[in-house]
Amino acid sequence: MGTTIKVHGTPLSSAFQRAVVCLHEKEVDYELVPVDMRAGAHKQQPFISLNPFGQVPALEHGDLQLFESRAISKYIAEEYAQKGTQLIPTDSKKKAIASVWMEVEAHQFDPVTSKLGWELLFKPMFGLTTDQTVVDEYEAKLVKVLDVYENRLSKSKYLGGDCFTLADLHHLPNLQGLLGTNMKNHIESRPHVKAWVVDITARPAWAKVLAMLKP
Ligand SMILES: N[C@@H](CCC(=O)N[C@@H](CS)C(=O)NCC(=O)O)C(=O)O
Repeated sequence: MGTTIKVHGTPLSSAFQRAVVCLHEKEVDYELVPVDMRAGAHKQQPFISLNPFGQVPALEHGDLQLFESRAISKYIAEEYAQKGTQLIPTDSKKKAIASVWMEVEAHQFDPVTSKLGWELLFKPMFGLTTDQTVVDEYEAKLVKVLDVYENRLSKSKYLGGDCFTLADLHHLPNLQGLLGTNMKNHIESRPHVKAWVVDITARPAWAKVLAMLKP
């Protein structure tokens, strides 16, 4: 029996979901340590000892403390390489291609979809007004990103290659968010993007994360 992994955060957080879906894919047990973000617990001790930037999630595994959801998922995928779904290719060239698409997610997809999620999902949830100018600007950026994805996915079943990898997994939270907005039209009008989204959002590991959001 190894030391239990602790994940600090809240299931409403997309970055928390990214870390936790990885644990489910690897079939690794963990303990959820709730962080009351409404009360500002993420900006105070003890949480800021785990992440000085005051953002969830953070992970503890024995002496190891991590933050940044993508660094957490990479650690889990490597630490538990022999368990559950293989999420990082072993061949160095295949691994490099998967890395490219992990970077694309972090630097092209996430900034655009996080902004749209804030305007279209979170602002209404918090009683704030959506800024349509921002939505229009970021919708145009989303269209450009999804055109690149449509081209990539017409040649490759998954972004990183023939198999599901972290490159796909990292997209799950923000893709799910887009599906809850009118931006879903941009997914549904692109057949390869649509098939990829249907496939990866149907994974049992993702269903377990969505179940955490049910009251
Ligand atoms: N790049 C970070 C982003 C983490 C992040 O933005 N977390 C949000 C919740 S999804 C948060 O804690 N927001 C509170 C804040 O920034 O003050 C990661 O992937 O872990």
